[in-house]
Amino acid sequence: MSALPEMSPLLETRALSRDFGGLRAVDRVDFSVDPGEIRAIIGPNGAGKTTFVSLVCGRLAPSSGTIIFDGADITALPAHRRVRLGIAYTFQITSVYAQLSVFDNVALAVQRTLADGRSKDPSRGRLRTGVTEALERVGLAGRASLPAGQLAYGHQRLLEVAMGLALKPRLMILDEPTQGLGDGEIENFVALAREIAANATVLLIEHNMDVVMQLADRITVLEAGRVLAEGTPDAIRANEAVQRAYLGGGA
Ligand SMILES: Nc1ncnc2c1ncn2[C@@H]1O[C@H](COP(=O)(O)OP(=O)(O)OP(=O)(O)O)[C@@H](O)[C@H]1O
Repeated sequence: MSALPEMSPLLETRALSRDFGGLRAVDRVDFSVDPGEIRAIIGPNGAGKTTFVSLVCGRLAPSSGTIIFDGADITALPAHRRVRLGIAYTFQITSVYAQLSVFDNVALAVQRTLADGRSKDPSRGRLRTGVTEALERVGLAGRASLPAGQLAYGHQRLLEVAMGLALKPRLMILDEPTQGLGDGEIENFVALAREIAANATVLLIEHNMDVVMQLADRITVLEAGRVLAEGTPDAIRANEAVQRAYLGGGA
């Protein structure tokens, strides 16, 4: 009898926890994402979403538990080593250099891939192409020469997405990417996220439920640091505990 090989998860966490003083922000979370999936992480304010993805990308160290990426234990790896393994993240504007141009911000990210040996051709042309490609994908190519600090808030979020894309990640973590975007821009973002998912696995923290329901293959609901529920958008919509805790019963 021949069995299909089981897909191994790209990312797994086991009993992952993080305390801030007496507060347990992430509480023994077991989590698993398959390659190519778009996984949304939702939950009320303070549920631990940002803390959880910060543990995954290495911005924060866990208090206990394990993080496995592509079969390897990365729990003790510093963030820059995780970037090299293909984990990219965008966080609420923290990584944008306001004085540098939009182009140069993305160039810094592209240079990281050129410098770490993942590219065999670290030429200027290659740099320019990488930057332009990433900016075109997020719709900011026309603003390449502006200082990043002059971009509207929502566009700075898209710039962060471009910086993440320039790293050619295997796992792209997007933390509230649509915050500050107008309706048309949100539509563009949904298309962009699908495009990103063609080559990468996506972890999406998002408060806009329309965006979540449109994009997510599966949804993980966090509440008070714990996984309250997990499932397809339809299953999550129908889940009573989720409705009580988060969707206000009316979704
Ligand atoms: N650096 C920190 N020091 C102390 N407490 C923190 C820190 N970061 C987060 N917390 C606390 O941990 C809990 C989880 O916060 P977190 O930001 O992860 O939630 P979240 O689900 O991302 O919320 P939001 O939707 O509002 O962004 C909150 O109670 C928060 O106040």
